[in-house]
Amino acid sequence: MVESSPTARTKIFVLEDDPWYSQFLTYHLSLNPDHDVEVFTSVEEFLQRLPEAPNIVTLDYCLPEHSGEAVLGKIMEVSPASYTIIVSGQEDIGKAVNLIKLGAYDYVAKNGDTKERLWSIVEKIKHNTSLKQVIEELRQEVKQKYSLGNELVGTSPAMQKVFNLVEKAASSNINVTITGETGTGKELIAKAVHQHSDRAKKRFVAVNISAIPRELLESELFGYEKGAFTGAVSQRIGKFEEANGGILFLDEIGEMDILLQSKLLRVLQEREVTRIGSNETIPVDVRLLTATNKNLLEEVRKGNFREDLYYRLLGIQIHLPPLRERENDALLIANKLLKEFCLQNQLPAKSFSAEALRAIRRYPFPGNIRELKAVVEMAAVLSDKETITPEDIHLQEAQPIDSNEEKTLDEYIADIVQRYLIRYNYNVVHVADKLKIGKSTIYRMIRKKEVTIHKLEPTYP
Ligand SMILES: Nc1ncnc2c1ncn2[C@@H]1O[C@H](COP(=O)(O)OP(=O)(O)OP(=O)(O)O)[C@@H](O)[C@H]1O
Repeated sequence: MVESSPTARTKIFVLEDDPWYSQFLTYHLSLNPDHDVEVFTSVEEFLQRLPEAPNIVTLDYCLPEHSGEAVLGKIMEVSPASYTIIVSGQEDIGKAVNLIKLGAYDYVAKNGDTKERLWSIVEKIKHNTSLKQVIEELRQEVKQKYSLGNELVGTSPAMQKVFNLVEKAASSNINVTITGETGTGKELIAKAVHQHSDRAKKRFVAVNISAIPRELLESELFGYEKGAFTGAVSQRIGKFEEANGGILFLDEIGEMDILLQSKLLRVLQEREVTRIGSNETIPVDVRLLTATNKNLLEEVRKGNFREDLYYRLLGIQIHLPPLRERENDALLIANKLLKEFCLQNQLPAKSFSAEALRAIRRYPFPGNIRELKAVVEMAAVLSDKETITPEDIHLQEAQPIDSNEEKTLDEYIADIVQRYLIRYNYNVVHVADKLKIGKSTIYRMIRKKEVTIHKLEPTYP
């Protein structure tokens, strides 16, 4: 827990040309031994020292040859975090109030109450400042310790190590290799490195090597000129050029064809690409992040992955532990995913019962967070109460609901009914019983072709 230091010192600059009044203010403000008070009788001297950023300035409104507005403007420009208290004569209160509108914090009039009023304003400022400081420190602490960006959650020591590495990776410019089982969040980590790096304002381009047919991958990465091959009806830039200045994330790099690996290595060495069908080289400044769930060194030994490319890509290695090694992170992530899913699908806010959480904690999640996500989404749709109980938690059964595909609630329900129909051999009565819904609901869905059955004759009640 962060605590603000009760003995933090407060630097106060007093700008006052009247010698008696400056002594008077200094004396009272110095009664607190934690105050460092300095008096300035000349504006020039005060402005010279202003970059030291005093916490508080008391500003005499009537200074010879300088308007209060001008000095206040300088304070706000040079030391915007300083609090300015206007000290004005009784007759100038209207002007002092105007200065408050311009950005001064408060004012005190030179009268019998000056001491008390000044004291209470200073105490109020100190209180506000320490609160702000505590909030800021807490914010930083939570940001650093428990999440990276909005998406990555984890308090387990294993994930703390990962977050530390992400920070190191973000503050350097070298390549990063991310390893871990499927669904552990490798792409999310790559995005976090991007978001926290000095390339955050430039593009993050992700390519999943295994999702692109071998023969298309080269043109996808390096681009092509019009007429370069049959079907190249117009020029197209590749992912390297698209990511220029930013980050290119190559997911499942272990799946890359050995021939293309040589071309990739050349691009990394030369820092330039040549589009297919062109002789012109185009310089590219791309930071490369790669991910794999294979043991790349093993692939090198087997001759499936080029050793020189392996070392070229390696850089900082971030290994994502499987969910089962992250202590209570599964519960934190489940809660977060549930909240998000209900919000996105206009479902009433739901929460897990203690028993449901226990069931989640016990299960090893071989599909990691992707599987957890599917379990949570299914539970959210299945439960008709606000509290999700173990009966709603279907482990080992949930199939990921494709997050890119936008579905209505009815479509999600149809998905689930369809899965149950398949699992229970199209026995409608049994499925209705299992899902605790009426048989007629399922028959209606069949009639409306929201779900299909193959074993029943098409004559429905
Ligand atoms: N720490 C986390 N907190 C919350 N959600 C997470 C976390 N890590 C991953 N996820 C979510 O889990 C899902 C899978 O993550 P991601 O696609 O990054 O995994 P991956 O390791 O790249 O998978 P694959 O090996 O299949 O490519 C995504 O929906 C992602 O948003």
